[in-house]
Amino acid sequence: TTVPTTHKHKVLILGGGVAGVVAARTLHQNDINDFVIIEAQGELGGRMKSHVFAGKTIELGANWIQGTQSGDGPANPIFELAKKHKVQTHFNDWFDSVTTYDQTGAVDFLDVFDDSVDNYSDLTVLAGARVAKKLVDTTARTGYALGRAKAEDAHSSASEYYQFDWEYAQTPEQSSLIASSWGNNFTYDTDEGGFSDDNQMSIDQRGFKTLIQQEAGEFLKQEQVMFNATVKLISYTNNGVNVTLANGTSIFADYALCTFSLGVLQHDDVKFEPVLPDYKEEAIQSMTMATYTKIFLQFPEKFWFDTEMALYADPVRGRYPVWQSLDHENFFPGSGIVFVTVTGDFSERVEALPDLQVKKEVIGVLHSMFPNVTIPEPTDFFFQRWHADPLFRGSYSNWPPSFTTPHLDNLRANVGRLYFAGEATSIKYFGFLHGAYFEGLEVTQAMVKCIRGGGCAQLRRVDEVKTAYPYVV
Ligand SMILES: Cc1cc2nc3c(=O)[nH]c(=O)nc-3n(C[C@H](O)[C@H](O)[C@H](O)COP(=O)(O)OP(=O)(O)OC[C@H]3O[C@@H](n4cnc5c(N)ncnc54)[C@H](O)[C@@H]3O)c2cc1C
Repeated sequence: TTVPTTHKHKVLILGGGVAGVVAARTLHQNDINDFVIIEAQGELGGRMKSHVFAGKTIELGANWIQGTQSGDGPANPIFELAKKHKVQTHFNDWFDSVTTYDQTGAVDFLDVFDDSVDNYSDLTVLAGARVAKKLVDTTARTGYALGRAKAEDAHSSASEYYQFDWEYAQTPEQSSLIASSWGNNFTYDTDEGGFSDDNQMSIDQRGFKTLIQQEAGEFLKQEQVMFNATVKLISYTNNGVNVTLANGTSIFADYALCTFSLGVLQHDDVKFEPVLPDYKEEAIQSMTMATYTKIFLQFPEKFWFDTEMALYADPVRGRYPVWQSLDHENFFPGSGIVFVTVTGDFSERVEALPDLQVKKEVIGVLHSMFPNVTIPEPTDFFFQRWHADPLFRGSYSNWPPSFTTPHLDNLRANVGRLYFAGEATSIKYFGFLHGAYFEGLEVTQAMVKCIRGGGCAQLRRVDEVKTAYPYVV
């Protein structure tokens, strides 16, 4: 059966997050203007998602520019966009502005915390040495153990969590030693080509997303974007790509770039016709979509720590561990807002609970942290369920130990005229805004070459990912 075609374009950009907007700009800069961004939400930004909470614009998704620039070294392109569009940010001190707590209240275990910083740094060195010798990947847990770094009590487990899970949104057991280390180094370590170890938190009341919306505003015409348009089916042939929307509209183009999250690709929210080739499907199902959940509370007044951060060591690792005060002179003084972050399996657990129960558990933790304070009823409470959201199905990708470099190539490879880009296809910067940026740029440049007739280069891929050296027998 043929679907009636109502629109025809040169390129469809599926998704209007960072990757989609940068892809559109790249086409525009190459004088290809017959494109349309198809976006399910009512605005651009994707996982740059702000929300008005207790009168303040807070960030449910991306919040920091991670790695900015050292001197005139390489700059994080997100940092450059933030400067260009005057996004208001403030340095967030993750390491020297921390108060520590456990079930008995405030307990100073900053010495253990400092050890965990060293342990993490040792982990990345150990990973680097393995890469240099072409040794097989392991879990980050194995890496910690080989470095004789053990987290055997609540204080050291919480400290390790802060260094590791709070970044990767999964445990060291679930994460690749090598990929997590290079992920860290390429962003933060200037010796490894990283930007800087700085991190800037957006406090802009237009929302952090203003950065990409303002950039789009410089070139994007109204007819080049469709909002509230949910893609249900992507049919691809050697001649082009046909996209069917939830409302039945069908749109055809010579090429398409799919920037939907890894979680969306893993789910059946969007169907492909024909089904994606085996090599592609294996790559999609082999990377992990992790979840990072910020649970916001507002109280009539601040009764908590004066530092920017707090770490709570529960007997259960990962149970409401990382606290951030927005009621701080650097952020939103007087706001009465504090939030706690959970990740990975604990995020999925929390998402499956009703709000009221999560609120009760969180207040219970505050009772443990502040035994001498009468905790008032919060005046506001909110968290975003990223894992359950059919437009995201998680927060950002994390590289498991069974995922290999050829898998990444296969995740990124075009299937004929259908291309893929997003944070998850970035080998160096998966999980980050700048990963989405570079992929939107580089994959689109490859597509432009193809459109210009410079030869339709197939992005690197393999038919089958074979057992990696040194497993070969
Ligand atoms: C909680 C959280 C915290 C984070 N913190 C940081 C941080 O501090 N710093 C950092 O660098 N990165 C952070 N990230 C990661 C960062 O947000 C992402 O890497 C980046 O935004 C991904 O951009 P993208 O364009 O690849 O994908 P997306 O932003 O997901 O864009 C894809 C777009 O496709 C749309 N879409 C999906 N399905 C459909 C469909 N069927 N039809 C039509 N449209 C559809 C979506 O609505 C979305 O707009 C965080 C992410 C989350 C969720």
